[in-house]
Amino acid sequence: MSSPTPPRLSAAIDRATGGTRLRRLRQSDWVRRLVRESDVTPNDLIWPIFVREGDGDPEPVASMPGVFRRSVRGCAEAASEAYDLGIPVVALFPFTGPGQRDERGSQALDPDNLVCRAVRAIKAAVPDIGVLCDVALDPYTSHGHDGLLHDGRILNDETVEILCQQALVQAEAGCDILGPSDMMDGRIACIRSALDGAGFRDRMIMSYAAKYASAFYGPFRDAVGSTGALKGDKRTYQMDMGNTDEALREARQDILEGADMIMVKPGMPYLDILTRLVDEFAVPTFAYQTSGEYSLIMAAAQNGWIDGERAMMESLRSFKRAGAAGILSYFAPSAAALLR
Ligand SMILES: NCc1[nH]cc(CCC(=O)O)c1CC(=O)O
Ligand SMILES: [Mg+2]
Repeated sequence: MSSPTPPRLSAAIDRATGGTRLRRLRQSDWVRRLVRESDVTPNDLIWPIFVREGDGDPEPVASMPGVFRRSVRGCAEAASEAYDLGIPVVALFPFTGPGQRDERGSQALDPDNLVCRAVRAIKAAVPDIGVLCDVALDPYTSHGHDGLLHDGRILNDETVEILCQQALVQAEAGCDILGPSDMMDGRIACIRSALDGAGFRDRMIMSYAAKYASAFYGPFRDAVGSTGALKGDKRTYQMDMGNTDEALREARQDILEGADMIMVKPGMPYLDILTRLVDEFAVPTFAYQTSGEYSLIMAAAQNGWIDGERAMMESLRSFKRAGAAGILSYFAPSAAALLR
């Protein structure tokens, strides 16, 4: 097919663009791949997994299509699946019913709690995968808060003291990366020195440095059994969504206190924060694509309103483009499978 004669405008367009037609580099798949500035690989993914008591099949989480609560053994199987897919890390979150919760979240310090048993099972089955554990009390407290509640207030320093013990219990079980997700002040320094003091100098800390009080955690609280439990909201410790300078102050503190990696949460509505932290600190910075972000894509896909696979990949790529070192995402196994 011969090209049509150039319209009169062509010379003017060439003058205006200096002759560089930007569409030239979009004309085929191979050249688009060649000039792509950022991409996602399975190496970028951390897969959050929910663990529950008992045996048997994975149990679906109603508000998160395709996500399950797994037995301890099921978690080890999931970790082995993750390993085969090239996913470097799994993150563990326990489902705890009202019967296993109390005012002080005592279960957090039980070396045989669900998370610790799951860590041991994973490490025994798949020694070469990384395991990340949340450090926070919310799966274990009767009021659903991340810290100790006293007279309607969340106590900071008293909570930090318990978080240090929780981190030690998890490290003892074999957890590689401690992920304090509580937003108490000063917890990174205290956890670092507790770990070092107990001989866990090599264990890493990925701090939830800029974690916002968000509506996008809704399905997660359902998944871990906190929905009915949570009294009030978390706005006295999680960040206000209007703030971005404050995220720099939070991240700076955590880095100075010894965080090896930092995280922004939620993900998609906070890409501006992610980019600011990456530009400012140049430390490995992760995004948490939260339960709500996952479920809104899944719900639209199930209704046929959106191409679920493409939306999934586009959302993950957006984090990389914004500068993320990696992404915690419930899409991890499906995305990794697609990327192979
Ligand atoms: N410390 C709790 C914690 N750790 C991870 C998430 C949310 C994860 C998600 O929504 O996928 C939450 C919820 C909360 O702060 O209430
Ligand atoms: Mg802080």
